[in-house]
Amino acid sequence: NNQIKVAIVGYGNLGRGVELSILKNPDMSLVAVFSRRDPKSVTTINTPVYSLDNILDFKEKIDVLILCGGSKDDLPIQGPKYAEYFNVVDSYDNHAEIPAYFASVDKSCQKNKTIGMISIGWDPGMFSINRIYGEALLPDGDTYTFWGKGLSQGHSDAIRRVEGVKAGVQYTIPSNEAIEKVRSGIRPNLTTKQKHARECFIVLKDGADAKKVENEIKTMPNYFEPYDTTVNFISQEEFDKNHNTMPHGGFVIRSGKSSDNVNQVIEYALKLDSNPEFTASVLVAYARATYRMSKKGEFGAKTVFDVAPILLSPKSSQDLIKELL
Ligand SMILES: NC(=O)C1=CN([C@@H]2O[C@H](COP(=O)(O)OP(=O)(O)OC[C@H]3O[C@@H](n4cnc5c(N)ncnc54)[C@H](OP(=O)(O)O)[C@@H]3O)[C@@H](O)[C@H]2O)C=CC1
Ligand SMILES: N[C@@H](C[C@H]1CC(C(=O)O)=NO1)C(=O)O
Repeated sequence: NNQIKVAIVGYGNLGRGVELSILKNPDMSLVAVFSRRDPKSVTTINTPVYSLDNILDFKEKIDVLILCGGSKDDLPIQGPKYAEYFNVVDSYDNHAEIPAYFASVDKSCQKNKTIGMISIGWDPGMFSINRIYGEALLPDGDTYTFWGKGLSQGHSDAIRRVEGVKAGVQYTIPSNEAIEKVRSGIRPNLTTKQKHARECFIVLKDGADAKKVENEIKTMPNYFEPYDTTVNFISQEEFDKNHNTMPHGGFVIRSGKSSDNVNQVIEYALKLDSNPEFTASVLVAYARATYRMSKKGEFGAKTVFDVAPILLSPKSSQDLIKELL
């Protein structure tokens, strides 16, 4: 059949979300999950699991590889490594390091003319698209991004990598005062700290040093250092009871003037029951675009900015022109 053959690297929240999302996209099939763990210890919904060590045996069976590892420690290695042999799509979100990551993936893509579709999701991803729209449409303006209150997967992954952490989640809390100022149209200058605070809930491994863990989190460059962060240590029971869902959301606002005293405001908003399942839905739509761009002979590292919207849709261009214009 002519379905797009997709595989997943890394089976966590995002990997499971991709498995669910592909069920909603009949033009795609999920052929495999690859994990660094023993495949027998990884329980998927309904997809065979193989050791990541054997992934090159599947080279001819995969059109697009969706990398679902953590941005802090996994993707910096897996992105460049697998982009050499496969078209890859990932959700890399360590914003300050995106230019360096883009360059490292692009270097691999040049070797075998593959596509490395990086930083796909909602931020970076859909919010990035809306920031560029806002700036292009209203050059005389200011752009504001707010997240939450909700669970950041990138920040939660980052705290789980800290030595001594057994389980952890991070909630991002926007300042309502800052949001009100933006919505009023006064275009305020807001520092990072004035827009969001971060709150962590951690279960420590036996014998771990709480003070050391708290300090490593609060001083973590890019992720926590620029923010006011609180760290709460709780029991596994409390963690399992109170921190087992991953809602999130947020919005991008462009507030500007098209001429003197003519104010225009653009807003793009998300309300997510499941951050990973939504992010996975974006990854899967961009896997379709990646496949099509690859078939047209395109290669190299790409971002959401390089993808024409029509490439995301499973519908024919004739249907889209009839329906959407
Ligand atoms: N751009 C965007 O808008 C967004 C980006 N993201 C990114 O997605 C990344 C992944 O998030 P998320 O899926 O929540 O991360 P997880 O912590 O759930 O998974 C990360 C990796 O850890 C391994 N893993 C998962 N579960 C276990 C386990 N029980 N025991 C041991 N290892 C495990 C898996 O690799 P393996 O199977 O090889 O062991 C997995 O790929 C985040 O770091 C973030 O950067 C997330 C949301 C939005
Ligand atoms: N990449 C984020 C997606 C959004 C959420 C976020 C934050 O709460 O800081 N920043 O960007 C995630 O991992 O959830």
